[in-house]
Amino acid sequence: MRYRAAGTGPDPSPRIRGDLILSHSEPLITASGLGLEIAGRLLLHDINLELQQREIVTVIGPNGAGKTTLLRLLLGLSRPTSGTVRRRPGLTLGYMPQRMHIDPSMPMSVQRFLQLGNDGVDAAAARAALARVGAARLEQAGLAELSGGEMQRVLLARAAARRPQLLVLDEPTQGVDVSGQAEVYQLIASLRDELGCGVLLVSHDLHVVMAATDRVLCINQHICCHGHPEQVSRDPAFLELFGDKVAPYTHQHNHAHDLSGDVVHHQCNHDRPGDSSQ
Ligand SMILES: Nc1ncnc2c1ncn2[C@@H]1O[C@H](COP(=O)(O)OP(=O)(O)OP(=O)(O)O)[C@@H](O)[C@H]1O
Repeated sequence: MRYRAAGTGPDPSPRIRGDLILSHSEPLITASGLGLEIAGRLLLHDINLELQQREIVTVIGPNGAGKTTLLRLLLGLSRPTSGTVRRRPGLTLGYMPQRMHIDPSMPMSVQRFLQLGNDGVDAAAARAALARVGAARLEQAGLAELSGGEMQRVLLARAAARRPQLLVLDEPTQGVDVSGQAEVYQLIASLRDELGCGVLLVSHDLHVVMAATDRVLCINQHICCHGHPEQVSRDPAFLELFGDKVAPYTHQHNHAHDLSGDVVHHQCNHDRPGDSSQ
């Protein structure tokens, strides 16, 4: 398996695939001033984001920060109450939700699961997807028999089976032990390399995910900070301070959040992702 190091991700030059020249000029997804208010509660506001082809962007933030809500808005599964989301025309998506309820009493093979409701995925594509995530041996296994780590690989294979242009992964290492987590992120990076797709993922594990990430967004209802993880991953002070916590790292917060996550001193001077200053 080839592992792509952080910082070598998005390639700004046009890429030739067969006889097709794919322009990199248009981002896969662009969110502008995105917000969602439900029953008078602002779940998200002022989210600006661009995600380019071959880029891995990780969204981190505390529980209830709005990470899943943001993914759902970007995917078009819910509608924003402010701002816009633009997806590149014809964009193909692979989505790995945070939770997937699987009835253990329903016998289903992994191979069948990969094809079910997954347009255009036949047995050969399912087999190839499993091989891509190092889970070829699970093809005929029953879903109910899988361990937590195996299940995450199968869910990843399912999301990647259609060879999407954008992979959206909501906590892809949930239920995986720490040593297995790094492996899953390496897998994601190698999927990006192989498929040439963009990846947007949610994680709580900044210290584990940072080696496989081009850019990190820390959100708590809004974007608290963002930046390139490799700049700080070598900094011992950062590792000491934030090693196993979800924490901002590219600037100091000059605001605070109350218990519901609302900003109580709103003087945040962070840049917006997509700014040329990044
Ligand atoms: N449809 C909805 N109606 C009302 N509130 C909602 C709705 N969807 C989400 N919320 C609330 O929005 C907040 C953010 O939820 P979300 O699931 O996006 O957080 P998260 O950052 O993904 O959290 P976690 O890390 O725990 O998965 C939560 O307080 C949740 O209860």
